[in-house]
Amino acid sequence: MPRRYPPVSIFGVPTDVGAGTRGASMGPEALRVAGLGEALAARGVDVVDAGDVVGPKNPWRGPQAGYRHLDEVVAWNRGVFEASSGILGEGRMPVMLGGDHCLAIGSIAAVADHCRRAGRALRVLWLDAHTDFNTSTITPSGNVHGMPVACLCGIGPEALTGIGGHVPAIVPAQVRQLGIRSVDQDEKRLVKEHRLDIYDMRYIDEVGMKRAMEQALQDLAPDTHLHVSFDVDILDPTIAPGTGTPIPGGVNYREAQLIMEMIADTGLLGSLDIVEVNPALDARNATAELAVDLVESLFGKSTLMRD
Ligand SMILES: NC(=[NH2+])NCCC[C@H](N)C(=O)O
Ligand SMILES: [Mn+2]
Ligand SMILES: [Mn+2]
Repeated sequence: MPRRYPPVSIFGVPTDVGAGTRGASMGPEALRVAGLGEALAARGVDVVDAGDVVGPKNPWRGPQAGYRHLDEVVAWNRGVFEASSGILGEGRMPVMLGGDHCLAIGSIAAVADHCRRAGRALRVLWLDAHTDFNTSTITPSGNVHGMPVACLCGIGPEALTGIGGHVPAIVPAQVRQLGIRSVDQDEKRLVKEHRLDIYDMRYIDEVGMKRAMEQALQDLAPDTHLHVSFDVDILDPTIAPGTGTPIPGGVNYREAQLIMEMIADTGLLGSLDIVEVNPALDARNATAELAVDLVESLFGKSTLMRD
């Protein structure tokens, strides 16, 4: 049976202040041009485009005290928190079009706040080549898009860890990370120390995507809110070249479809980030188009005869 989805509000966050390469600021428009809204509507989803969050321009400075553009990152995340909270308050599903991955601090803080008030469990599925668990003292780059998971878990500057009012916004036990293949030296130590549940590419190679996903989706309650944070650099760069920190050896097309199909099967998708699409590096919008294709599967489009 085709599944009914809650109404969706997509919103854009056109900035790259958290990244070390310019261009993710054009991601929202690329995803719109690739037909994200139309694709969801065609699946029978009630979808509106809430427009873009507004924030400061990218000053394009080097890192200061371990962070690049911290003030701007905070300003954009406040806007994201407000936008996501507003959409959740209307009973709709926020779908954030990034922008770089630092913006997941605001979106996930909003979802965590919403779940706390509603007394609902939250599970965060972090689809990424990177663990994004750096801090100002261990970061090799100062780029805040390498730090959002740590910030959400209460490790980071107060202006970011406190964005949703509750510190920490989430705990590592609520997070599952999938597709990981690039973790910085000191970051490895930190993710181990905090016991992050990581399904890296080696594990996926060994046990297969089906088993890895079954484990990542284990122990969901019937009313768990599932947040998917989809960094397109989880995908292999040969199929998704339009991203600022590409890492070889990513998930292939069918594995990516299976991830989305298995999430769809849970019926628990509650919110979504689509981040790190960089049109300046893309090949005729192929990465945005692939992201739209995958989001269709996330909303129940099946390549098999299962409808
Ligand atoms: N969301 C991302 N693409 N993150 C990339 C982070 C890369 C690297 N670990 C850093 O901290 O600079
Ligand atoms: Mn990321
Ligand atoms: Mn990444």
